[in-house]
Amino acid sequence: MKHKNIKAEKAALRSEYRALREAFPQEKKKKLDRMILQKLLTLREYERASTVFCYVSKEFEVNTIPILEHTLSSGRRLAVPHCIPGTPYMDFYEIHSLDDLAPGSFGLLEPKTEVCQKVTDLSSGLCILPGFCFDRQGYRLGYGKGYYDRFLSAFSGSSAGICYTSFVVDVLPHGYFDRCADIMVTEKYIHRLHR
Ligand SMILES: Nc1nc2c(c(=O)[nH]1)N(C=O)[C@@H](CNc1ccc(C(=O)N[C@@H](CCC(=O)O)C(=O)O)cc1)CN2
Ligand SMILES: Nc1ncnc2c1ncn2[C@@H]1O[C@H](COP(=O)(O)OP(=O)(O)OP(=O)(O)O)[C@@H](O)[C@H]1O
Repeated sequence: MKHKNIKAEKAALRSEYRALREAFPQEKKKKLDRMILQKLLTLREYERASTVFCYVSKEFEVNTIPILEHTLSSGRRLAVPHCIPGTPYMDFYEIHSLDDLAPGSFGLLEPKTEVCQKVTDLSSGLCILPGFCFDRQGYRLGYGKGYYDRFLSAFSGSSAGICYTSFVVDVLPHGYFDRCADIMVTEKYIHRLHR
């Protein structure tokens, strides 16, 4: 097979799916976000997680705010990402309320590191993964900085990709460092990727 340039291929897919995401109708998005939330809450990995590692969504991503609120109100530990400036690494910090968030890197809401505790136990829990799109094996296409690939290589809990069904493709190009989701949750289904 001809050698493929994964980076270039991913960059092209990223701009294609970014545009699709930005054009996604608001009303439809709200409906699908609610359906994804309902499915996610039924996962035994969510049910049993003592810590939920979840990103704080931006406008065009699957809305995670209700997930954050549910985790907080259910008494589980909630950890949200903080990008370490100037590096491709992120840490997770425990927050007790959405008021513990403030604008940080890349226009994201991030934990206030002065008042929040860093989460160092990465041995269990459920990590919710963002992505422009995913493939059927659970590989994801993110912003291309490798934050999640690096984090997941140190994380021993379960991971769940959340995504609209129309953003799940057959096969994404993937390289050595790419980590796939253990579970895929869309508005239509929950898929466990057996490995
Ligand atoms: N909501 C959310 N939080 C997340 C992620 C994510 O995908 N979504 N991440 C997943 O890795 C990490 C952050 N990774 C990111 C990597 C690059 C860009 C980025 O290039 N964003 C802009 C530029 C914004 C700016 O600098 O003002 C862009 O879209 O062009 C954003 C986040 C951790 N937190
Ligand atoms: N553990 C690692 N050690 C060294 N380099 C890594 C590691 N994980 C990922 N990378 C590098 O980081 C970059 C990640 O690019 P990739 O296109 O896979 O990102 P992505 O998964 O789409 O985005 P993101 O994880 O930022 O949401 C690649 O150049 C990859 O080689």
